[in-house]
Amino acid sequence: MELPITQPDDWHLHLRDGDLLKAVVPHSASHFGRAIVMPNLKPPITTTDAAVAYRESILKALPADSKFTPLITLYLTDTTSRDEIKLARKSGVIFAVKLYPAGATTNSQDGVTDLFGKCLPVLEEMAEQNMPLLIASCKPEKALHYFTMVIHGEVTDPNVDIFDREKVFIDTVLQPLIQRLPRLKIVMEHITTLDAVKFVESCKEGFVAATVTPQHLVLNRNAIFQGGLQPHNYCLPVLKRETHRQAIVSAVTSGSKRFFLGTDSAPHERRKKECPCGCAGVYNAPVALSLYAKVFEEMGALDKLEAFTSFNGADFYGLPRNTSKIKLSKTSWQVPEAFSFSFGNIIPMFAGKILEWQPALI
Ligand SMILES: NC(=O)N[C@@H](CC(=O)O)C(=O)O
Ligand SMILES: [Zn+2]
Ligand SMILES: [Zn+2]
Repeated sequence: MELPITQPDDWHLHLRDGDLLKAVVPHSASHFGRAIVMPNLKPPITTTDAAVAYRESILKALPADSKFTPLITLYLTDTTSRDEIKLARKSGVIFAVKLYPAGATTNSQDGVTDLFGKCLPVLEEMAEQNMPLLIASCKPEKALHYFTMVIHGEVTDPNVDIFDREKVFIDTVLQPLIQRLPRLKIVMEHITTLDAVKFVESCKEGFVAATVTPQHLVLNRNAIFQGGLQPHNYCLPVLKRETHRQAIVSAVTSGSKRFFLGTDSAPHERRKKECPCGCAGVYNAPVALSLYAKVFEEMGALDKLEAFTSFNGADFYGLPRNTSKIKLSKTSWQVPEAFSFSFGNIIPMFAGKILEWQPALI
């Protein structure tokens, strides 16, 4: 069986920098047209100048004939200024601002400590940037791309149970935020719970949406402990219980436009995953499309796959849909046990396992 689909985009991706960037970018570029690239580098991408330079280094690291387009994001801090947001918008290469609550995940230590106390003027600036009226030279329906706030939605209070951090974030940060700034376009990244599904569905369509990763669709929290500790299944937000997995599967296969593909592919060297204090992040770029196809097939919803992988995200961000196509063939293939590079190994999600769907460019 072969399923041709419009070329997908990855609306949440970690490409890192240096040798790691060169190692992983071909895996995403081989199937995806564009990707929203996360700014949680060391140091993080907090200025427009750094973002422009980062985009250049991604373009340099691409395979020679690649048409892959990185869409860069700016890392929000307590001290990001309104002027920086204006500069970012003007640059034409920055598509979103990323909120990491300080301490929530990998390289988030420079993130926001007090969103309402420290960042409101900047958020207001972003909401204003999305008003078609401000873009005087073009008609509202032709407004430039929207400026979106993309959010790692977990509270960091150590007293909140790690499995409840997403829900508490929705109640204490997101709900008040959308009440205060209803025009701000928000993507709740890598959602993991029924609570997040309900929240996104309750918001005004076109203003709040969510990305969903392959691991949160195919694994529940048992996968972290099955037969011993499984560091390659550890990511943040942490995998949740089965009922939550089922809720996000239903959401993405329902045909709703509010949910779209964001792999959160997050490579870490093997030695940083298999050690006494391992990093959070699943390297899923090589298997993501196979796994999304599996989920939609199992739900009898292959007819809705293309909107999830290739339409909903572009529509939400106000970008044109891709015109090129790829095909997904139902052919078994084995995921490599590891990818080896001069600096070390990266272990992909489902290493060594047999998968059913294989993507290829047409
Ligand atoms: N998802 C993860 O577990 N890790 C991501 C950060 C993130 O997206 O939260 C990373 O950068 O490694
Ligand atoms: Zn995150
Ligand atoms: Zn991420």
